[in-house]
Amino acid sequence: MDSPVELRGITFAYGEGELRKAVLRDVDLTVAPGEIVLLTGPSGSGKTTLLTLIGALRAMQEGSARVLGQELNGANEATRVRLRRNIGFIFQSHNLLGFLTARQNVAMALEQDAALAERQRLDRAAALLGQVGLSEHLDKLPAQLSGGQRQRVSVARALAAEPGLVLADEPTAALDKASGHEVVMLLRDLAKSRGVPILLVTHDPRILDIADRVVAMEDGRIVGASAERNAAR
Ligand SMILES: Nc1ncnc2c1ncn2[C@@H]1O[C@H](COP(=O)(O)OP(=O)(O)OP(=O)(O)O)[C@@H](O)[C@H]1O
Repeated sequence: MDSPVELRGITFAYGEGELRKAVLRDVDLTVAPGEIVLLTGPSGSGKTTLLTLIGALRAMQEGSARVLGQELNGANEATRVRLRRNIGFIFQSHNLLGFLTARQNVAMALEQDAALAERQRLDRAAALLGQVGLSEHLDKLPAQLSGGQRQRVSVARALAAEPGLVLADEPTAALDKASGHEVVMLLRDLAKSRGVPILLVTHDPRILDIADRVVAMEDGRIVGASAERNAAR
């Protein structure tokens, strides 16, 4: 099977002329099917920028990025939008819509599937929320949930549309130790059971144990990465 993520020589800078600031330098990275890779490194080392390039959220500059079989260098916005539909995103701030219930937030991720009626979308959302332990909270608004519960809703939402890849940026940053670990274990179990790879940016040493591989970045480069994935867990 092809690698879901294959990066070669990714170089990226913000700004132009004198303000130009190189942020990524010649980054190579391959993620295997079903693999969970944690990206760590000091603040400003380029982790989020790399994640947004892989997620087709910004245009590439140099190098090659094949994501779910699509080359992103030179890809137009329509191609990037299509690819983004196959990616589940989870962010630190959970990005739930405050005026929708937990169930509606998850159902929204299924709207691209025209074959599903609204009722089916809501039923599927309820089933997914059950899998992350929230069946008692389907009709609550995000403000009525704890931070850990909100993040579990975003895990359910990211996996709802059966993405080929999950990208997570600091998903535990706002959580205490117990709920942070619980959320990533859930994410890991759901992803592993579906064979979905996860690339997760984190500063949080408490969750390193969920990874198949930890990749460290420093100053826009990958340093000290384990080249091979660890034995599958
Ligand atoms: N939109 C932008 N315009 C200009 N510079 C930016 C922009 N986004 C990020 N940067 C700069 O690029 C560098 C890398 O940022 P990035 O967010 O990728 O790092 P990071 O490793 O994810 O950091 P953190 O862990 O603090 O989130 C930083 O110096 C940052 O200030």
